[in-house]
Amino acid sequence: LPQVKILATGGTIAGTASSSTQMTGYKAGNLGVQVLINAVPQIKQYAEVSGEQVSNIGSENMTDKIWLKLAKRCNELLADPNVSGIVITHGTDTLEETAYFLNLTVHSDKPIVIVGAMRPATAISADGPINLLNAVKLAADPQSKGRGVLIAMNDMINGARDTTKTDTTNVATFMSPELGAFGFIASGHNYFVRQTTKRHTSGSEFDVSKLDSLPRVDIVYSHSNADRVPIDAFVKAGAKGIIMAGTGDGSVHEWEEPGIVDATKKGVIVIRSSRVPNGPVTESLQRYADEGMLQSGTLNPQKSRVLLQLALTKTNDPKKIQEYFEEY
Ligand SMILES: NC(=O)C[C@H](N)C(=O)O
Repeated sequence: LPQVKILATGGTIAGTASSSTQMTGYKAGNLGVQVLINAVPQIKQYAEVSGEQVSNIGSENMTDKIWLKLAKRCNELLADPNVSGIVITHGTDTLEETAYFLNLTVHSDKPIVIVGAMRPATAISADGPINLLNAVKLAADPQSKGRGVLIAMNDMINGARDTTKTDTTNVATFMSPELGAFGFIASGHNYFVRQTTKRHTSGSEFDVSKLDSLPRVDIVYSHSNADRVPIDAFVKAGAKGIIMAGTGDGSVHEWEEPGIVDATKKGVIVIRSSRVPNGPVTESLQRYADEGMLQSGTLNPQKSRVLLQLALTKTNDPKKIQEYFEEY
């Protein structure tokens, strides 16, 4: 049987509530990895699994430190010829960010599958056990190789880059609304229908093996009446990059612009992304480029933050950083 390592980080999949009908307000990240594995004895038919506890937190509390620990551990484990693949159990709130971070920092073609749950382990019809079984089967499947980090939940197979959490509570939450899922799981089989054209995993140039921190990058959400106050505050706090979760096609409020101009003059990289879930952020107004802003293309604000953090570990050159946003 293929050897699959399960790295547990917490989340609702390891969450417990006081009754089987309690679906919100429970404690995420409460059960250990061995309890999760023991709850799904069927796993043993498909893979030889062993677990490691990396953290046990609600993923709203995810940190750069845990990301770095996870990436380093994945690289170590996948370098072992006996290991076929990795499953990471994770809370759903920031799952897409961790998935994209690992997509850019784990250098292996072997399958890496991230999985979570929307209902705590104690719930009636908990989705964790079936999601975990599917994730292990996907990580043990040679078809999953070379596709980058996969997100397996609710019988869907999604790619790390283009997938986002779309529903606060429904089990059908992870979607790639515009660019489409990679495949689906039905009747015990994995069906792949597409793959990304963007660089990832063994094709990625980002190396965190010698890092123990990442550059500070913050996100500013635009809205009616928005002004420069948060931009100035982030620059003062030491931000090396700012992602504008702009309106529409990455538009920013004219009252924010003087703050952006001052930030880019100080060498802070400012990227226009969008609070709108679909559609690319284009070059748009010439004025935005003149003010030093770059654009995120099809990456949402939280993933733009991940890429900019990694980009800034290599360069401060805006032209090179814009290229990264096209390639990754
Ligand atoms: N469904 C979940 O996992 C939500 C939880 N707050 C978490 O991200 O850890």
